[in-house]
Amino acid sequence: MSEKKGFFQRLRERLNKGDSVLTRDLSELLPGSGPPDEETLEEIETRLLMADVGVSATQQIMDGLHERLDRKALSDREQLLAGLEAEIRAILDPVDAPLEPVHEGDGPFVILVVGVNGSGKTTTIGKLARRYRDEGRSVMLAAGDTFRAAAVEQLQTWGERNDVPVIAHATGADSAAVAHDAVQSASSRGVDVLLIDTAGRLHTQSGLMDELRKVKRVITRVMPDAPHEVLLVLDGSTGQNAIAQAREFNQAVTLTGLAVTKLDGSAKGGVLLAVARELGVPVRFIGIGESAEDLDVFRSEDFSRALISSES
Ligand SMILES: Nc1nc2c(ncn2[C@@H]2O[C@H](COP(=O)(O)OP(=O)(O)OP(=O)(O)O)[C@@H](O)[C@H]2O)c(=O)[nH]1
Repeated sequence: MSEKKGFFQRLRERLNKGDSVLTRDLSELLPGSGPPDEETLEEIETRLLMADVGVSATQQIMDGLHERLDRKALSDREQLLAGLEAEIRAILDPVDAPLEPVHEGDGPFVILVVGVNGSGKTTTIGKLARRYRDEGRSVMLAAGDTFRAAAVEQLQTWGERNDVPVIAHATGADSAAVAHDAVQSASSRGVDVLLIDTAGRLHTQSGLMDELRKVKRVITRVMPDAPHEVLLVLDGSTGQNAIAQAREFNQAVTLTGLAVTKLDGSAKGGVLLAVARELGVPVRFIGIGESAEDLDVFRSEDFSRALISSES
């Protein structure tokens, strides 16, 4: 419970740098009492767009606010903020679906981790491995990013330090072969959770997207109900480009979950609303920094509150 509170506090401080673009100075704009005027609503709309919420989610929120105004449910600043939060939650609640790494059958729960270069895949895998290990599960990693020697080393070093086995082949090896060996090895060793890293690729590189399809196919061949999770790691600071990335990856390998990282940087937290509205894929985790405790389960209620909170 105390850890949850700690994360929420940091989320609020780091999201939009503790100075929410949505609520900053809004109180000055609002009349002391009475409902918001058109100018105020337009300002909120502009701020939603500036916070990367995207056109269609912004439209949905504004329609909701106008509807509240019509039925006289926006009579003061508190009601306006509460209304805004409720409209945000209406978009985020449907993608609040935590990942439980267990499945019906035998063998490991297999998580295939995909994403563009530098989105934070390898770091996220390390953080997840630690989380699952701390929960008492046995974990194995597969260094499927065979393009970058440094990526393999990064995972191996991490595995050694944390006493987690890592399956790796030489640089340049077939990443589908790594995935194949890893699933077999994790099954025979009775591992609970297998996390498979993949090479970063641009969603526009069709050859590499084909390779990713192959990795997934090979996993399924070894273990018919796997992968149990296809997790896309998205860099939250890439704004609307994140949507385009997610669409392409979804088309290639059917995503089952998202981890949105770097929400502490220049990212505008609103990107989660755009992603939720456009894709409807569950947001499993959010990252707000480089250390292990900076990755946590996505909770719609906390996130919505942090997003419009003007306190730090
Ligand atoms: N500020 C911040 N940095 C992060 C977060 N998550 C990851 N990073 C940093 O982002 C950088 C890239 O992370 P990696 O995990 O190496 O990214 P990757 O997707 O594996 O990259 P490739 O191996 O090139 O595909 C590293 O410096 C991480 O420390 C986060 O939530 N916040």
